[in-house]
Amino acid sequence: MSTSSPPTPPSKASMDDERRFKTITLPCEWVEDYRPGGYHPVVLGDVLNSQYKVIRKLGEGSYSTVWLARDQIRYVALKILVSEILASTTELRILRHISQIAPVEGTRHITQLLGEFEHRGPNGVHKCLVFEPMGPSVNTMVEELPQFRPRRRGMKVRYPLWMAKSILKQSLQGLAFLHENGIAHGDFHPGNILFTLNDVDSTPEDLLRQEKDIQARSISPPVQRLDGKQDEWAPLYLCVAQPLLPFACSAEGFKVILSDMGGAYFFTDPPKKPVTPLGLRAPELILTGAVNNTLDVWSFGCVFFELITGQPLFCIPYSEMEDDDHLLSLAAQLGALPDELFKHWGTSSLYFTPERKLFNSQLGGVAPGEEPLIVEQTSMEESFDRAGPNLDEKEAHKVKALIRWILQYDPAKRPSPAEILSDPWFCEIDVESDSSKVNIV
Ligand SMILES: Nc1ncnc2c1ncn2[C@@H]1O[C@H](COP(=O)(O)OP(=O)(O)OP(=O)(O)O)[C@@H](O)[C@H]1O
Repeated sequence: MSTSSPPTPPSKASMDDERRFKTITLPCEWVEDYRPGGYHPVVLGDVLNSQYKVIRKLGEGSYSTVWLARDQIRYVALKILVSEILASTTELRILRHISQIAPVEGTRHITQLLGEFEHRGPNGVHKCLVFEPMGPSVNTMVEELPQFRPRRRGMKVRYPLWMAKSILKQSLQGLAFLHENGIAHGDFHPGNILFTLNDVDSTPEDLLRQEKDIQARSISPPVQRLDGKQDEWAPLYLCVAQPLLPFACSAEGFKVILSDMGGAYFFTDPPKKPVTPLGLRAPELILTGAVNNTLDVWSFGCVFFELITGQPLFCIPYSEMEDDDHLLSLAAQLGALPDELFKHWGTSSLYFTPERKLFNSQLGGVAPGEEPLIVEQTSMEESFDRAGPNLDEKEAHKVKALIRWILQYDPAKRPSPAEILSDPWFCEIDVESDSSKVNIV
């Protein structure tokens, strides 16, 4: 091994040809992002703020790693932000604001900040946010439901209707609370809706502690530099996230909360480019970049479809043509775009005649010598029925009408979260946060 100190890595994301480390194939954060400005290198057993002993990795995101930690009294989730993110970040301002307006823990289906501190490490000073520990996300939990184990071929992995409806209502309550207080979530999707836990504070640490077991793939093999030198910025190993699945409650009366305020903003101060996932972007955002407080409502409409059918409404892979792909799909599922929006679609002539008749669905246009591609145009209602969701015709009709009402091209006509909540379909189910009785219709 070379003994001279390695140079400090650049404080920007590494390009492929500037890699420092041997590849790690486990599903973890990108090891190259352990650099000045990036993640803090945590090792299981570390104590942060002289108080929190880290015992398990719960998750990771583009801007943070999230850990289960224990102090003298209870377990907490520590979200350790990359050091590039400053204390003045909007996420923190919004979380502090929410703590002031809704100081009672866990009442509003919104993640609640319990504390915050700074931690200095080799990659800089990291803001650390303290939250109540939660279970898996709505995306993950569905895979773990007992009815899908063992998994048989052809099984439709989706929530039973009563669960989907409850998740939708609770997350809508979260959105309604934010919107009533002038805050947009900005990144509403099933991965940011988390199940709460049954009481974990009485669970012994041994049952929660992550094993350092390379064979069992709970941690990676040692992180190794390509040049053989000792690295000062990365941890000794990466941990695979282990959400607290066995402790999460998915039985009647379960509760979910909206987490990750990393994309949230005050209505009065919208970002230039919100972080909304591709398939959940409203048409005006794609075409004009307009940011308004109904973007969450649009995303909610898409998630509504997805949770009831088990299929995304707009499945848009990342590509150079992703916007065209999305807009073609929008026009097929929800009908022709209004002129006001259509005129902003610079490449529309690759697909539409001057009379706005669709003649080709081949992304990027018809290649020389090729025929245009004509594909069947499936409406949202047809896609819904084809997915065969578990609800009778009358209720299916109601749900499709609700989704139509939400997914309106004109942002001014979209209902607010509170208006959606007052629809009888949502009123007929009781999901009061602290009530143990839940009437599932
Ligand atoms: N309180 C919590 N309890 C348990 N797990 C959590 C908690 N908060 C976050 N997580 C887990 O950590 C992951 C990353 O958290 P989060 O989405 O807040 O981070 P981020 O860096 O802002 O991510 P993104 O890339 O989505 O912007 C989540 O997907 C979730 O699985």
